[in-house]
Amino acid sequence: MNAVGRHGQRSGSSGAHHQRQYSDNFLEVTSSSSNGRWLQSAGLQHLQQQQSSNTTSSDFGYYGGGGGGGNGGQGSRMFNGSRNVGAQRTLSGGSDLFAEPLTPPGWQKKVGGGGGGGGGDDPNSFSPGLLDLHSFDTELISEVPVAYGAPLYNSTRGRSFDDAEPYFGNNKQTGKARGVPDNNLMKSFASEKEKASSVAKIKVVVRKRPLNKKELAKNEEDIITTQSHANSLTVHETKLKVDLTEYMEKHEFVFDAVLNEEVSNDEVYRETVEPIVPIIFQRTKATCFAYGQTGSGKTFTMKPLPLKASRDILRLVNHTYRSQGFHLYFSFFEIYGGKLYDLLNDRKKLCMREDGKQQVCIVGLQEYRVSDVETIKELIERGNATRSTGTTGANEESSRSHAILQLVIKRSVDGSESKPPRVVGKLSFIDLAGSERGADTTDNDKQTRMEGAEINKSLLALKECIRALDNDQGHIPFRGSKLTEVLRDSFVGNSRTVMISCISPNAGSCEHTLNTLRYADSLLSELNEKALSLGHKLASFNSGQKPLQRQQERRGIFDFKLEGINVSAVVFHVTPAVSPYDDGMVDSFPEQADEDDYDDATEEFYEPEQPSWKNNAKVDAYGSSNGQDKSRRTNGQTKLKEPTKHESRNWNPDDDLNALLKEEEDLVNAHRKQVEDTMDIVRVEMKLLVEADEPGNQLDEYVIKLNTILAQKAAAIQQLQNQLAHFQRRLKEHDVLVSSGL
Ligand SMILES: Nc1ncnc2c1ncn2[C@@H]1O[C@H](COP(=O)(O)OP(=O)(O)OP(=O)(O)O)[C@@H](O)[C@H]1O
Repeated sequence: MNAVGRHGQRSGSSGAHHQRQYSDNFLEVTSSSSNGRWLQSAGLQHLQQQQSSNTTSSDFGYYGGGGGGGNGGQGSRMFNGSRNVGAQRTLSGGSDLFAEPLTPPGWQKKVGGGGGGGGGDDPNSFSPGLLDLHSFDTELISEVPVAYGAPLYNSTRGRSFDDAEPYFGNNKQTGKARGVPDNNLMKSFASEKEKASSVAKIKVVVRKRPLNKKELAKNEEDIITTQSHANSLTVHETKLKVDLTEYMEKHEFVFDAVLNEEVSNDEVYRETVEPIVPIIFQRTKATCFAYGQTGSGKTFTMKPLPLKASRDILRLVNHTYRSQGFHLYFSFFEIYGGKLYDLLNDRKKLCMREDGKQQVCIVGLQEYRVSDVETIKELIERGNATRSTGTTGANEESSRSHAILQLVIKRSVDGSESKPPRVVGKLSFIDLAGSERGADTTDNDKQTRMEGAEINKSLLALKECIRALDNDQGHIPFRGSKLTEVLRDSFVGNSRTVMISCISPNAGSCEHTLNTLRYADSLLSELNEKALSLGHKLASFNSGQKPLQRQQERRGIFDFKLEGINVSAVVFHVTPAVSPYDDGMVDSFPEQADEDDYDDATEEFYEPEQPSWKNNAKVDAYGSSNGQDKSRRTNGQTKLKEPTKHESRNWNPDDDLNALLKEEEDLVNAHRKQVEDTMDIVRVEMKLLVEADEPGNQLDEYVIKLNTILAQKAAAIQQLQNQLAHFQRRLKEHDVLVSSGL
């Protein structure tokens, strides 16, 4: 069941993590805004193929008008001004690793040549070439034990990587397939696997940047306080009352790590990517991406990470796994307006294909075999200079594209170079375009709005995919956007994802900052909720008890369907101070009568109607279309819907209905905002489609469908408003009860 308003609590941080979530279901609605899915949901699958081919050939007239040779017709048309800016971006500004300009000897010969032969075994060479489709086969590579923790990297953090060698000394197998390891090695291998599995599948880290000069000059306030030791932060939002007096609203969030403005890029690396590096030798595909509004520090944060990771990977390749046939490959491309461009090959337009095994292949992407850090630095610098940037209100060098830098570990299967090497693991770094809404940008021209819509779509799709990562159903909605399609193989199998939410500290960015934090928080909440639910079920199983609902605050949820669109809403809220079900014991509940009630672990926390009273009455369906006022009873006796005198007396007079109402109101407003955002995207997409319309392509039918969806969304907003009105009525009823002394 879809659930809105679910409140996942992170272990050990339940108090602080109070943000309510609202986005999940609407994201589903929104993510379905991708053309393909809409066509499907609109029953127009037959158009999907046609549309995608249209997209490739005609670009809907926006992204460069098709064809475009030379320097990439699309890119040059769009970035005439901004690409110069991009080229001038100094790498020293953002990164400790790019502080010095680099001109390694032989660069022109090696890189500038564009193509050419392979680098052979020369450790200082690298070999650009078309991406080898066979190399995407990762299945046959055996796992390799890795030294975790201290041994790997630098002496300041434990043993140096040299120290790690004896650890694997017995297992050196030069240039041939690995044999059966000895017992000790088997043990250490098992324990390494265990450690690998202890690297979180999804990790969410927040980084706050310092106030910049402009903000300081304007005397802007820093509204974010961090409690890094508790992995939490507080946003202090100034709000206005009806009488225009100011008041402060605090929003607290807990994440896997909170990095404040004093944290260096080195520390960011240690917290995010470093733990993942060893496990990409264990057939892991890992993704690290930064998310946040324009100017919040995504590029600043992401830029140094690949180089630091490459350095560590090369250490492993050259020391721990010396002579075992591992090689590092490097590629760098960007997605702009739903199209792929090679950042290391004059922005050559690329094509994405799936092979028979549904592996993603980017045809034409140049991949470089690299074996030294200097070369990687050069490649990163070159790719960054080619990136599409534009100017937004908040950032003069704003990234308007998603840049994807991939480090791929491949291994020659039998030590020979005759067969193409196979992919062992992959580490993808994504510097996302600014997450602010297209509609918010000050430069309100068509192109910027288009970019905004596209960016929004891919961010929503990305979230959907990450949400689905932990999903046992195995369905990953990667088709939601080009970004997620490209990252498809990073979302399946043995994957790891690190999300770095970048936030600006100034008061003027408050709304965007809250959006960024909520985006991250809603992901975590859902994952934690699943973990809690599973843990709870397991604990109950171990103790021989059935899983019971333990939430004091219980929510009823109703789902309604609007012609194929699932919408969920919280419709009922009961917070009995002394539960009629628990004999006064806050956390104890009666044995349940029906074992089948607990089949779905993910729902047990949120279904007040499920336990013992389930068979006696249905949940109260406020706001549902039939509007029936059904009572709920405990064991067929106690009527909950309207408290009796006795129950009212037991109710805590401090039952803060006002607070609940406020919370519900926020929730409804948040829903409304999301629906409105979705409508914005729908409108832009419709406009695109209409303008791209060509005779005979049946887009009219599609547009009619989209109009219908818009109307449905308007109806959904109306529903939410009705719901809010209902809560207000409930509050009044409650006030009457209280004032009459009941
Ligand atoms: N943690 C930080 N410490 C110091 N300066 C920072 C930090 N984070 C960002 N900055 C500075 O803030 C400015 C904006 O950062 P950056 O370009 O990384 O933002 P962005 O989120 O990538 O923006 P966009 O989405 O528009 O590309 C840059 O000048 C950068 O050097």
